[in-house]
Amino acid sequence: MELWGLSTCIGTLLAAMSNSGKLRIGILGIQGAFQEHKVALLKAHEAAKCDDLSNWTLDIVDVRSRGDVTDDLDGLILPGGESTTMSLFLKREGLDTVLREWMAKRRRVTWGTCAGMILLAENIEHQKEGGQSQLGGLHVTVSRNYFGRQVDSFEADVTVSSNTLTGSCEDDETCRGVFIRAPAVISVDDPRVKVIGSLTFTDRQQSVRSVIVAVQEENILATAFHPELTDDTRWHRHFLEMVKQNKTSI
Ligand SMILES: NC(=O)CC[C@H](N)C(=O)O
Repeated sequence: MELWGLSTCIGTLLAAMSNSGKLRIGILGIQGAFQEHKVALLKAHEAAKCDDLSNWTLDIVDVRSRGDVTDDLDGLILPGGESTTMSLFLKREGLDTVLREWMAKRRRVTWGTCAGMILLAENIEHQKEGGQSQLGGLHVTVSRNYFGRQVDSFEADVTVSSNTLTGSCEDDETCRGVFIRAPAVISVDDPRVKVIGSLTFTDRQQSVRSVIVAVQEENILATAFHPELTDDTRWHRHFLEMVKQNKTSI
């Protein structure tokens, strides 16, 4: 009886231990909206103070050189900005190889927003002349600048699949999407890719169309829009939950 009590106690302790600790998140800090992601992560973490995520402390680091991609990094955000500039920088600094290795190891959690989505895509349509290198890993084809030029940037509601964002109910729901010279996913090239966000819009020919703007393939999350530029922290919360789950399942 006593032994049973002891093992129950140890079991509870181990469960509690594996459900707390530190989440170390790296944000590629070369250019673009990296600072906004940092603020949104802190807000999402703060808002989660009543539940399990609050047992985890958050440690956010800028990733700018190979030395920043340490083994204790649990998650990575590739922000919006300009994918061609980012890929040139990644290549020049040898960060592309290091990040690919880091992503492959234990399938680390990575989130690309806008330019970040382009960097993660295995196939890019309308690449920069001469091509642009990418990190890859996400089996989709994206069309760069799908909605047009900078002046064609807009805000619209995105339909988010049910049960994607924490606290969501069974029905699909919406989030506000900020689209700045944004890409879109024009084909899903692997059955592991889940479509989690789509946008209905009117194209230049006045036809109403629906296009994929958010996907998840195992531990890779990609959004064509910028949640970090809104007050809605549900996407950051979703990302942190992915990181936490990955860490506790190792
Ligand atoms: N807001 C953005 O991240 C724009 C991305 C841009 N279209 C690119 O090619 O990188």
